[in-house]
Amino acid sequence: MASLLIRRKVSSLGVFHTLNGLEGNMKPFDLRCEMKLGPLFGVSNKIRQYSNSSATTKFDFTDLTSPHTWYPKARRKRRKVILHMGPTNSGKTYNALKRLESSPSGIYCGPLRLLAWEVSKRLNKAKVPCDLITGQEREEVDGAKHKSVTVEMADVTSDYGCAVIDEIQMLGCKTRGFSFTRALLGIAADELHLCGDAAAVPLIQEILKVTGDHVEFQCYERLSPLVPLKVPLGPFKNIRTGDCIVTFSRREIYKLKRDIENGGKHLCSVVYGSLPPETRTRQATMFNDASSEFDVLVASDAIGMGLNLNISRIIFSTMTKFDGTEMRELTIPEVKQIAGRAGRYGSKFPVGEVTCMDAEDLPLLQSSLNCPSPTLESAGLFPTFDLMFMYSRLHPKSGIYQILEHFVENAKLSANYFIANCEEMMKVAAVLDELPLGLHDKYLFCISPVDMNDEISSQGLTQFAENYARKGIVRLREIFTPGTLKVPKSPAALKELESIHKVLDLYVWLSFRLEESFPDRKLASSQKAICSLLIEEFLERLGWQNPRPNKLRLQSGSRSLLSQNMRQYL
Ligand SMILES: Nc1ncnc2c1ncn2[C@@H]1O[C@H](COP(=O)(O)OP(=O)(O)OP(=O)(O)O)[C@@H](O)[C@H]1O
Repeated sequence: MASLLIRRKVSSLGVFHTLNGLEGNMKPFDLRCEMKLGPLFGVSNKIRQYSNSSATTKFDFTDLTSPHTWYPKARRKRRKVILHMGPTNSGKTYNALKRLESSPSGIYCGPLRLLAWEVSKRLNKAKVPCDLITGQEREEVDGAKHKSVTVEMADVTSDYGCAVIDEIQMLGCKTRGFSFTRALLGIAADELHLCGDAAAVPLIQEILKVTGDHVEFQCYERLSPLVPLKVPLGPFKNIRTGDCIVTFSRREIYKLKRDIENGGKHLCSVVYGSLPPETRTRQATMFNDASSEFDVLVASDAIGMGLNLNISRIIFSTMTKFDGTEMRELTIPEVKQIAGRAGRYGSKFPVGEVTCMDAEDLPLLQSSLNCPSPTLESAGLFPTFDLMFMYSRLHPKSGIYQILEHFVENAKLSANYFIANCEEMMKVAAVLDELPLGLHDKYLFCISPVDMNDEISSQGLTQFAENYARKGIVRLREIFTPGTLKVPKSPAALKELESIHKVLDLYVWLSFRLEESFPDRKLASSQKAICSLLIEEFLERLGWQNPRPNKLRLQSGSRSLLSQNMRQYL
C-alpha cells in the first residue's frame, strides 16, 4: 500500500523527489469512487477529510481548476508572502536571502543548479548549515535546517520558517513553469519571498487571492546604471577588459574565444550551462580576479540569472537563439536579464554598458531594453501524481503516455493557468511504457529535470533508451524477411512494430539532441541514422504519420549513403 508520504530516490538519474501522497482535493467527491479507490492505496480517510459527504457529483480527475487545494499543509498556514519586484541588479535576492539566513529554518528554490549551489555555499559560509539538492546532487550537511534546491526539488511536505523562490516570473515558462507554480502554492513556510520581474505581479496576486495568504510588496530600483550603446562592437580589436560576449551555442562560445585570443591581447574565461558548477565557478573567479590574465568572458545565457560577475560591457553576438524547436529572436525579458549582468552593484564597474556585435541588431536591443516586459497572463500547471494515480486505477490498461495525453487533452483549467508543455515528457513516457516500471517511477522519470543540455543526464537517458533500441533492432531483423522490408500483417506483429518504433524514435531524438548540444561528442552516428531510416520506412509502409516531420534532421549526404548501407542491417 502506498503511504501518504512517498519519498523515493531514483538513483539512475540522481533524482530525489518527495511527493505528498494525496495532497487533498477539496472538490465534491463521488463516494462510490472512494470506495473503489480508497482501499487500493490507503487514503480513504484523507479523501474523506476533503470530500463533501453529501456530494454526489462524480469526481473529475482532470479538473485542475483549484490547484491551491492540492497543498493542505500550505493552506493550513496564513503565509506572509513578500514580493520583491524590480529590475535586474536591484538587490531583490540579496534582501530575500538575508531573511532566509536569519530564519531558524528555510528553503531557497532557484532556477539553476549553479544558483542553488551558490546559495548553499553562501549560507554554509555564514555558519547556517544548508543542504544542497538538485537533479544531479544531494549534499547533506549535519544539523542543516536550511535547503538550497533547484525549483523542481522544492519540498512541499515540510514546515519552514522562511522560503525564497528566485526568478518567480519563470512560472510563465512553458516547460518548467509548473514547478514554480507548485513551489508557489505548495511550500508551507511562514514567510515566502518571491524575487523577480514586476511583470509577474498581477498574475501572482490573482493566484494568491484564493490561498488566504497575506501579500506584501517591496519594489526595487536598479542599484547602478545600465547604458545601451549607440554603436556596435565592430572588429574584435575593440574588445576590452571586462567585456562579456554572449552567444547561444557551445560551439560558438569556443569559436569566439579562439578568435579573441588569436588577437593576442586578451584571454577568455567561458561560462555555459552544462559546465559543472565547480568549473564554472573557477572560470568566473578567474574573470572576476583583477590580477588574472583572463580579462574577457565568453558566455551563454547561463550568465543571465543571478550570477554576479565583474562585467563592464555585455556584447550580444546575436539576438537570435535556437530554443529547442526553432530559431527565434530573444524575448524582452531574456534581453533584459542578460544585459542586466553588466555593471553589477559592488563590482569593479559602477556603470554597465550593453551593445551588439552587429549594427543591424542594435534596434532590437534598444527597443527590448526600453519596453516593459509583457505582463504574465498564466502560470504552468501539471497534475500531481495522486490525480494520475487515481485516473490510472480506473483505466488500468493505460500507460503513462496515454494518461499524460488524456490530461493534456482534457485538463480543465482556470484562466490563471496553462497546462505544461509535455512534448518532451511524452517522448520519455513512450519509452517508459515499454519498461517494467511502476507508475510512480514512470512519473518521477517524466517530471525529472533531465536537462538535455546536461551531458551526464542526457547521456544517461540516451543510454537507457539505446539498450532498448538495440533490442528493437535485433527483433526487427527477426520480424522482417532478410533483405526485404516486407511488413508482417498480423495485428500482434504490427503492435510490436509500433512499440519498437516508439523506442527507436525516442532514441534517435535523444541522440540528435545530445549531438546538437555537444557537437564534440562522437556518437555512434551510423547506428543512430539507421534507426532514423528504419523509422521512416515504418512510417511510410505502415501509413503512419510522422509526428515530428523534419525533426530528425539527417543530412542528405549521409542519408543516401546510409540508405545504401541499410539493407545489410536487415
Ligand atoms: N544592501 C546591499 N549591500 C551590499 N550589496 C548589495 C546590497 N544589495 C544588493 N547588493 C549586491 O548587488 C548585487 C545585485 O543584487 P541581487 O543579486 O540581489 O540583485 P537582483 O535584483 O536579485 O538581481 P537579478 O534579478 O539580476 O539577479 C549583488 O552582488 C548583491 O550582493
